[in-house]
Amino acid sequence: MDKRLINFWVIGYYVQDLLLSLDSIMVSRIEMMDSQSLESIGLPDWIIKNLNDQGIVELLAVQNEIVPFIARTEGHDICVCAPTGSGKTLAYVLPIVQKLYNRVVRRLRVICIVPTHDLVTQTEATFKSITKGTDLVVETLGLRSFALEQSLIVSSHFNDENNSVTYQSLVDIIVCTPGRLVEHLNETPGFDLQHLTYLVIDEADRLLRESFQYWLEKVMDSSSVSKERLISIGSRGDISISDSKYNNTSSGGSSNFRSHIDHLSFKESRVIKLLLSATMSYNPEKISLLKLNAPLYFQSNKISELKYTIPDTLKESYIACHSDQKPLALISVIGNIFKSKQQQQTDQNDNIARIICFTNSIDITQRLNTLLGFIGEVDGVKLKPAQYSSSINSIERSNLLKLFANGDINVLICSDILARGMDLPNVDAVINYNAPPSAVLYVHRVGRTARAGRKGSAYTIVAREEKSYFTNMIKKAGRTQKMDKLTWKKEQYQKYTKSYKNALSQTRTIYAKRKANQKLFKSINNLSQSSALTTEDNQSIIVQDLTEINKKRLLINFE
Ligand SMILES: Nc1ncnc2c1ncn2[C@@H]1O[C@H](COP(=O)(O)OP(=O)(O)OP(=O)(O)O)[C@@H](O)[C@H]1O
Repeated sequence: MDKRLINFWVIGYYVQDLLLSLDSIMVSRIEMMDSQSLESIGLPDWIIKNLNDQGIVELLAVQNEIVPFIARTEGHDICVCAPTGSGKTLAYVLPIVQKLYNRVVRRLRVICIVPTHDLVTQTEATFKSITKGTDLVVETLGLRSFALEQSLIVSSHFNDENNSVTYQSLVDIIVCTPGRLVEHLNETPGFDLQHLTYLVIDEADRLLRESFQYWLEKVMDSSSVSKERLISIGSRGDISISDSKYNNTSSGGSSNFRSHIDHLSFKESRVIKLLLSATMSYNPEKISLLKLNAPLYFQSNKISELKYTIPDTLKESYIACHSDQKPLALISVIGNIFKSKQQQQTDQNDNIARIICFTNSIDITQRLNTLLGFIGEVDGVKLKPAQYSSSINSIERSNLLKLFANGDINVLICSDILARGMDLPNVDAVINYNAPPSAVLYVHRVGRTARAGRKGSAYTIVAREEKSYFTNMIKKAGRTQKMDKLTWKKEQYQKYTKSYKNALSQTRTIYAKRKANQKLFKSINNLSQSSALTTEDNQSIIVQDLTEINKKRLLINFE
């Protein structure tokens, strides 16, 4: 390779790295400025109407920054770190739908990747609320059978003249989890990302932690529409980027300099990547793994003081108690929340307090739900608990969310499946029955309340042995000065002791019965397995035993 060419490539890599390192620290602070009117940032009337139909009359801070930026620029990848509940979803849905509105041919131009199926459903609803009235098609992956999805996303046409098959995309926008997307890329004929224009990665820090190399590389390979972009370097080292072939008008440098170093070009995909989270890791090396193109990092201007972005309207506190007193502390906190809700003279039609209670396991979720179900009422308010976890199927989970939204359930006891991104209306308080294992999870859990500028409270019930771990975690998250410590006053909890003890004994009975039944099931299974191996006369004994056991089983009523 001749010397000139070697110089060329060496500088090429240098400029690319320089660009990335330069760009990866190009930070724009999202000023929590006053909300702007929808018209003032150039949204078309039909989008304004769709927003008004859902009661939205002005944009929130993060939307004021991001929407006009995406609508008016090309080529910059964007990372957004803004508080939970600050409206990040609409911040990307609005400009993307606005840009797609004038498309002529339907092609798959947008992929929005989220970490859970529940979030797929929620994000699809947000997209559809804005595409309403247009011919833009939004589809989800992962909520139906694979074959049905294949028929919904691609159509094929057999061309008998030249014996070939042509494919046509039936969708414009897909919302999905990573796994199902890769399955379709591998197995669905005619499904590809060659026309992909926007790749949205919501809850990016979590998604990029999970099997990062596995799905993103596949997606980037499938979408790598390589289009040359030229970078010219002026004599003063200034850099300009142009899409067209090298032209002499590009900024920077005198002509003689250009004669030596003509131009640098590197191929890269023109998919615009949008990464969003309330707990984005601001680590250029990690983010640069995504091969971001001239990335811009938007972050809430609060982040400078605090490590994580938490809504200003959130009131946080914790209680330290013995681990066996936790249920009593929980009942007392629920009583406080019910009482303060009744004192609020805000909306008489809806004085139902809605509480989300996070635990660290499905088993604790189930036990707590059984216990609270026996408590009956707290300070005169009927307790209507339900459990929400991956042990329940997605249809039942979405029904539970509807019951919670209309107040038929007022305490949703859940595992962390609900922690990220899920947007439940009017949650008054979040209770961490178990301290979350990480500051990131703490931010996302408590972020289920105090959304879109509304007030909310977060309580964490900490066992004495967990206290130092919890307070250190909160310190690391920069939340210490925001956290109130509630004292454990015995007399405060006395009034709940009777109902708690009664509920506890009923719960213990239930679990004892379930344990006995599990033993019965086990012995039935063992017997039925062994019966296959014995002679005919023994089988009659086995059948007799089985009927005996079945008789016993019927004596224990299942809950
Ligand atoms: N401009 C607006 N005006 C009023 N409410 C809004 C506006 N934009 C979004 N919302 C509402 O704010 C709530 C939170 O929005 P969204 O779920 O997008 O927040 P988020 O920043 O993605 O939160 P998370 O980090 O938890 O995912 C939703 O109920 C949404 O309908």
